Amino acid sequence: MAPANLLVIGMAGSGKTTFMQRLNSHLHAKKNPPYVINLDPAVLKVPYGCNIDIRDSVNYHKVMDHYNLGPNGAIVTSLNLFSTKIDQIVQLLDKRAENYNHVIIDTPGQIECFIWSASGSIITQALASAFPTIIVYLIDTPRTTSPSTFMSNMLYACSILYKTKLPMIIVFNKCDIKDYEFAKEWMTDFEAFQASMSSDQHNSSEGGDSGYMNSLINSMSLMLEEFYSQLDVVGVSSYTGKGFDEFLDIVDDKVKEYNDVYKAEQERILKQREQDEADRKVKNLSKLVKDLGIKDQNASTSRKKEDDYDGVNVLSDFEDDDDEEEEQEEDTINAPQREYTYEDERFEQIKQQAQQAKEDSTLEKITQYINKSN
Ligand SMILES: Nc1nc2c(ncn2[C@@H]2O[C@H](COP(=O)(O)OP(=O)(O)OP(=O)(O)O)[C@@H](O)[C@H]2O)c(=O)[nH]1
Repeated sequence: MAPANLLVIGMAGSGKTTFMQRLNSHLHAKKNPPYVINLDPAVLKVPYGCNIDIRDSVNYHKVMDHYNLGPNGAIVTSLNLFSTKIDQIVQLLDKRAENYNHVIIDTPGQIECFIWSASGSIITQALASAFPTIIVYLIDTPRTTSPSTFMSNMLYACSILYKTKLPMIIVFNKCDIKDYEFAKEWMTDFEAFQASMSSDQHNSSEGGDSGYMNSLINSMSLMLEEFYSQLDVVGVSSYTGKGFDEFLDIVDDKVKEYNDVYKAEQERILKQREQDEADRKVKNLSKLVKDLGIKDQNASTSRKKEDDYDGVNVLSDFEDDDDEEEEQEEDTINAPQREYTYEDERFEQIKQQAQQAKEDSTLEKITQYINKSN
């Protein structure tokens, strides 16, 4: 069975590294060691053993110096450089697939550098097209007790879900300091969330959120109801190890969900892309044949059959006709000037006859007009 890829994503300081360390030791204790990847090029120390570390391939400080970049630009550039080798990583994971049930991947603390960058998408898609891939979105529970911070975090998670289109688990970390029951309630009971909002406003009436902010958060919480229904939520403590068994059970469910829903969708997208590519090639080929002036026997017979039919089948029939007209117009513009094949004398004669015919018809018209007006 292909191993589950767990992409650990979270705001800076949410505890990704500590979570990775705990998950690693938890799986080791269960005699089910994971394959570990670090994708954070800026991290100074990784407190767990890595099978693949981006820092072995890219030197973050040299990238900063060499390209004259700031910290975030250097993270994005390092990821760009690393993503050029992603096919090799996938091959490597494929080779090791039989030995592991989980591949756990740490990402840079600056979420936007990973999620909204081209390299982040390339890495995520490459993994997701080969293995069941799950987004683990980590939240710093003690810092999410205010309704507005909670809402901002949820909106971020929502945007990541719709960007990656992969199964997601919301993990409330640091539950040894603050239990995550309040968050669970807010996600299932809209009225409880509203009550917390108004009490929060009441308690901080001097420096609290503005009325506009409150009404915005209220409408957003209604909008997010649909999003909450698709989520699996778990509370853990990376310090004590609480909640990790439950987390692993949810991972198993999500792998099933990936195989049933996401894989089918991925395959459909892939098929559609292949079909579009094949159509494009056929179109280009027929254009080339036309440009070279080669008569396509089949095409002309089928065109004749089509011409016999007066009706219009599909919208593309109109488009084709328009294209042909345009092409014909182009042809007259670009066509070389014809050389006269008549002898000069015969040509002069025809010209005179044409002129005479023109004059005659004008004379006749004037005579008719005068007769009428009389
Ligand atoms: N009490 C408690 N503290 C935690 C827990 N997990 C992490 N921390 C603390 O939270 C702080 C940040 O943890 P890190 O693991 O470095 O967070 P990070 O998300 O990797 O940070 P960046 O890589 O800088 O984004 C550290 O001081 C940790 O000791 C937890 O479960 N409980």
